[in-house]
Amino acid sequence: MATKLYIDGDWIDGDSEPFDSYDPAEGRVFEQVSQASSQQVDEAVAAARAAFGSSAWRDLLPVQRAALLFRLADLIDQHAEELAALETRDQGQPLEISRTVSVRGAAEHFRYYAGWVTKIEGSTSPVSFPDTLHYTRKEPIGVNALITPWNFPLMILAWKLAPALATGNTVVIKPSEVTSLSSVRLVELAAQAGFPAGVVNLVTGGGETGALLSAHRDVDHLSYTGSTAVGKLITKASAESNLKRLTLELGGKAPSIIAADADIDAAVAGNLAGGLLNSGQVCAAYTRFYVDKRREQEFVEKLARGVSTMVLGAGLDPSSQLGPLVSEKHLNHVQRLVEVGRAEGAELVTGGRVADREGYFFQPTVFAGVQDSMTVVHEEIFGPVLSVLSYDGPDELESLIARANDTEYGLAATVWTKDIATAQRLANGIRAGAVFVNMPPIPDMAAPWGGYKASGWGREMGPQAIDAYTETKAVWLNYGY
Ligand SMILES: NC(=O)C1=CN([C@@H]2O[C@H](COP(=O)(O)OP(=O)(O)OC[C@H]3O[C@@H](n4cnc5c(N)ncnc54)[C@H](OP(=O)(O)O)[C@@H]3O)[C@@H](O)[C@H]2O)C=CC1
Ligand SMILES: CCCCCC/C=C/C(=O)O
Repeated sequence: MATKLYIDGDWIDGDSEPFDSYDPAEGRVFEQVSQASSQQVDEAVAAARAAFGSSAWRDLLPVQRAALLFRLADLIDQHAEELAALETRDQGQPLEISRTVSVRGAAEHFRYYAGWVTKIEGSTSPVSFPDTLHYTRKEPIGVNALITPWNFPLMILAWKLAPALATGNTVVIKPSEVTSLSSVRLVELAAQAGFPAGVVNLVTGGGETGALLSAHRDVDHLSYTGSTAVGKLITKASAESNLKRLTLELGGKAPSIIAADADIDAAVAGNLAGGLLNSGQVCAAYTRFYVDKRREQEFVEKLARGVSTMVLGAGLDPSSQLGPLVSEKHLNHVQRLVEVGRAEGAELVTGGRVADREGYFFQPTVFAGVQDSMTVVHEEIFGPVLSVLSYDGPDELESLIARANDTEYGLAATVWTKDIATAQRLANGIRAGAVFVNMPPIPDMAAPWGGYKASGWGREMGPQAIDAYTETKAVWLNYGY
C-alpha cells in the first residue's frame, strides 16, 4: 500500500498513479508513494490558505505556537531511531549521519525556532513628521510551498518548516520523489503534535507536482533546495504567475585552498569529511582543491590514502563510512562526469568507477593534475569526486582568489592555513555565502546558510530565516489627528 497525502488534516490516497521508492543500497523498490493529482495540489494550497486565515492558527498566542514546535521536537527525539533508519534506507546515508546530522539536526531546528516565536520583534523609526508614531510589524507571508531535495530530506525540511511555522505561516510540503518517506513521517508527527488542520499539508509526487506549486497563483512564497536548473524554472514560473517570493538554495562547487603552512594531516581529514560526507551529495561539499605547489605531492598522496581506506557499504551496516548514491540516475550522472574528467586529461589517482556490488555505489575518486578549464572544476558532480589543482605560493593570493571565484556558484569555500592574514584575505575575497577556515562545512541552525551568484537567493537558518518567512509592515500613526 502506498503512503498517503496529507491535506487539510486528512490522510488521503493520491489520485494519480503511485510511484516506487528505492533502497539505493540494494537498488530495489521498498515502498510505494502516493502521487498527488493537479486537483489535489490545488486542494492542499486551498487548505493552507483557509488555515492561514483561521482563528485556530492565527489567534494562537506566541507561547502556544512555540509549544507546538517544542512538542514536535520532542516527538522527533522520541522517534529518533525509527526516523534515522528510515532516512538511511530511503536516502542511503550511513546511520550515524542520519542520527546525528539529519534527525538530531531536525529536532534542534524545531527547538531553535520555537525559541524565536516569542522574540519576533518590530522596530520604531524616527520619521520626520510631527505627532507621528512609526513602527514595523513582522507578519507571516501566508501560504508557503516547501520543495525539498533528496540529499538531506528530513533535515532540510526542518530548515524550512521550523521557521515557516514559527512565524505563523501555513505550508504545502513537496519532497523530492526520490526520498519522500521521512517527510511523510515528519508530517505524521506534526499532526500528532497538534498543529491545526490545514497548517501543514503534504503532496508527494514527481513529474509535475513541483511545477504546479511554482506556477500556483495562491502560493505566496516558495522555498526550494535543489539544482540551479530547476531554480531557474521556478523563478520563471514565479514571474509568469503571481511573482511569489522565492528562497532558493541551489548548486555549489566549493573551492578548498590549502596553504603551504597548513597542517596537511588535519587538512586531509577535514577535506575528506567536507568532500565525502553523504558520498559528496552535499551542496557545500569541498570539490576542487587548490594546494600550494610545495605541499601538493604530500597532500595528494595522503588524500588518496585516506580515500582508498574508506569503507563502502549500506548505510545500515555500522562499519560503512560511505553509502550509495541516491539513485541509478544520479550514479550515471557521476559516472559520466568522471569519464569526462579522464577524457579531458585529469590524472586518476584512485577510484573512478561504479563499485562492483549491488546498489548505486561509486568508488571515492581523486583526480590530480587538474586544470582550471576542465569540466570537473566547473560542473556540480554531487558525488565522491575530489579534484586537486595547485598554485604557486603566497605571491599568488590575488590570482588564487580569482581562480576560486571562477565559477557560476558561490555557496561555500574553505581555507586551510595557520596564518590569520592569509585566512582573512581569502575569506574576504572569496564570493561565497560561507567560508570555513580549517573546518568542514558544518551548518548550524544559528548561522545563515545560502549562496552568492547562481547558488541561490536569500538565506536559510539563523535569524535570517525569520526574515525569509515574514513580511515587514510599516504602520504610521498620526496621533495629532
Ligand atoms: N542544493 C542541493 O542541496 C541539491 C542539489 N542537487 C543537484 O541537482 C542535480 C539534479 O538533481 P535532480 O534529482 O534532478 O533534482 P533537482 O534538484 O533538479 O530537483 C528535482 C525537484 O525539483 C522539482 N521540480 C522540477 N521542475 C520544477 C519546476 N518547474 N518548479 C518547481 N519544482 C520543480 C521536482 O518535482 P516535480 O518533478 O514534482 O516537479 C523535484 O522535487 C544533482 O545532480 C545535484 O547536482 C540535487 C539535490 C540537492
Ligand atoms: C556536516 C553536515 C553537513 C550537512 C550539509 C547540509 C547540506 C545541505 C545542502 O546540500 O543543501
